[in-house]
Amino acid sequence: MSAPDSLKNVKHVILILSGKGGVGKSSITTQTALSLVLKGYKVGVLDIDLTGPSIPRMFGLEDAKIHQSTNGWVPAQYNKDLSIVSLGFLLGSKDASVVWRGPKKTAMIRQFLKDVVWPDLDYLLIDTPPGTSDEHIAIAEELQFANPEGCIIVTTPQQISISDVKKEINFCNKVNLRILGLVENMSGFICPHCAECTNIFSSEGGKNLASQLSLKYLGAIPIDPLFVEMIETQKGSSLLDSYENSRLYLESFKPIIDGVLEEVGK
Ligand SMILES: Nc1ncnc2c1ncn2[C@@H]1O[C@H](COP(=O)(O)OP(=O)(O)OP(=O)(O)O)[C@@H](O)[C@H]1O
Ligand code: SF4
Repeated sequence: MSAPDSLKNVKHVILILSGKGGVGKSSITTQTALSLVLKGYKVGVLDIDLTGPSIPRMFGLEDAKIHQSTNGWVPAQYNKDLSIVSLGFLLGSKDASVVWRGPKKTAMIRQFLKDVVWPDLDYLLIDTPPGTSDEHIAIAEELQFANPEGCIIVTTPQQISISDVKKEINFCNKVNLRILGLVENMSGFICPHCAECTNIFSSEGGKNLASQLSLKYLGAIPIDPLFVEMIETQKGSSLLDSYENSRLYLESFKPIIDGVLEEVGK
């Protein structure tokens, strides 16, 4: 089976997965997208977290709409290098939520995969719902046709338990999805007053876990209140400029994106 026509202009597809909700999957998707754009790549983001689509808010695109052309849905543009599709764009209000059963969600995801007219992209990042339900397996099976490059698993120090990450590994094995590596989010806290990073929970947990499970450890991201402020106050090119000069990017995410690109190149 070949990739849907809508993905024929996409070079690499990467999924972002997490065992639980709220661990920062959408933030990591956002930072991956911004970092790849800063490196000169053309990037698309597909938000299939149907129960809580937070990607529009992260990119300041709450009022954006995707529209139907004769060929399919046309993504919203964050800028000329970054195209975005989220169910959030189809919901009437930003507070609206989707309460659908599995088959309807899967049908919607299939439609997203088949009917979006992506421009030429180096990377398509897919922000998935948390967990590893049957619905996930259906999503990943559908994505097999897109020949995904692999996935990034996001966890937090609180969530660092072998069982959670093992569930993700089992899922990836089941659907034959390569794991590019593990990111530990919310690892330590950067004080907004003195910029000192304090490890609230034990440090090196993610690194030890990755080595125990023979996964590549991509790196850790601290809780940085400046990131939340940046997302809330800066849009478009000003967000890219601020992010490029932020400590979060320079010290934490830049090595992570380099690790991801190294894996993709293998
Ligand atoms: N490293 C970080 N520093 C500061 N805030 C963060 C960080 N990571 C995530 N957050 C914040 O935590 C909240 C939850 O993050 P996010 O929406 O990315 O999680 P998620 O795993 O995608 O959640 P969901 O399962 O609901 O989709 C957001 O408000 C986000 O801005
Ligand atoms: S890290 Fe330093 S500036 Fe920040 S709250 Fe603690 S003592 Fe105060």
